[in-house]
Amino acid sequence: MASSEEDGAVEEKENNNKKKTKSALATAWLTFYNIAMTAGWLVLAIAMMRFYIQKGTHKGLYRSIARTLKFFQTFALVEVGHCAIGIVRTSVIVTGVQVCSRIFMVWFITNGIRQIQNEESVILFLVVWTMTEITRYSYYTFNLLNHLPYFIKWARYNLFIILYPLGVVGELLTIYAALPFVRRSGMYSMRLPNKYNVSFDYYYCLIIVMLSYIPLFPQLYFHMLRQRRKVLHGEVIVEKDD
Ligand SMILES: CCCCCCCCCCCCC/C=C/C(=O)SCCNC(=O)CCNC(=O)[C@H](O)C(C)(C)COP(=O)(O)OP(=O)(O)OC[C@H]1O[C@@H](n2cnc3c(N)ncnc32)[C@H](O)[C@@H]1OP(=O)(O)O
Repeated sequence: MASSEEDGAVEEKENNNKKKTKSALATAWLTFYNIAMTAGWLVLAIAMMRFYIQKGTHKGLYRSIARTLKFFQTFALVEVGHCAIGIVRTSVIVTGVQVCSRIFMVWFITNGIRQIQNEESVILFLVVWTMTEITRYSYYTFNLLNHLPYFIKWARYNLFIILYPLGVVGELLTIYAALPFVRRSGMYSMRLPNKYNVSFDYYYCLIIVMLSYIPLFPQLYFHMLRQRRKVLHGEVIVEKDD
């Protein structure tokens, strides 16, 4: 009897040690990841300001930062992995929708359709994303280091109230501006007849994407409002599992 209790205690100790090593590794990775992402978005912010100060126009700004933007926004796919393996306590679905919609905006709208790259709406969502991400990743970094200044916490859970809807307006206006070019060029579309006997119209796909903001955006926004109540006002919130 005594020996089985001892065995149990040893096993529990080993499990605890494994968990500690795993969480130390996860913390180290997340700290590195968040510092790298904060730096990436800071570089983007500086590049945008420099471009505007030097040229005095937003025309050509997107092309000048396109590479860096594509790199850092695409790299954010790792965050879906963080949720899937459980090293951050966030829903895979919420993070997946957020990251995929951004990647879609970058690769399949702004990067794919040159004619819209100089639209003001592109600058609007770029500025909003940049402000959001500098705040968000620096929040995670300082939080992991247990030295979180209150103004960063405040900014993380207040700025989104304005920035989120503004970002959505910028994105929707950009997709709307893309519609005539997509219709005229037939890009990314497949017309019948073809050897696969499949038809796909990117123009209607974009209209569906725009409509999908109606059910999806409120869910992301209310998720953030719940997070805000939890973090700033200490409310206990019971989250549903994915
Ligand atoms: C294929 C085509 C698809 C098209 C679909 C179209 C439809 C799209 C509709 C939606 C449109 C959205 C458009 C988006 C626009 C913009 O982004 S505008 C800019 C403004 N945006 C924002 O303010 C939102 C920014 N995004 C987020 O905050 C996140 O992405 C989120 C997933 C929405 C919410 O984040 P979440 O992680 O759930 O909340 P937090 O409070 O920040 O964190 C919860 C806990 O997780 C920990 N954590 C998370 N990530 C990390 C990390 N990287 N490192 C360390 N820790 C992390 C965090 O600390 C919290 O932990 P606890 O404190 O222990 O709770």
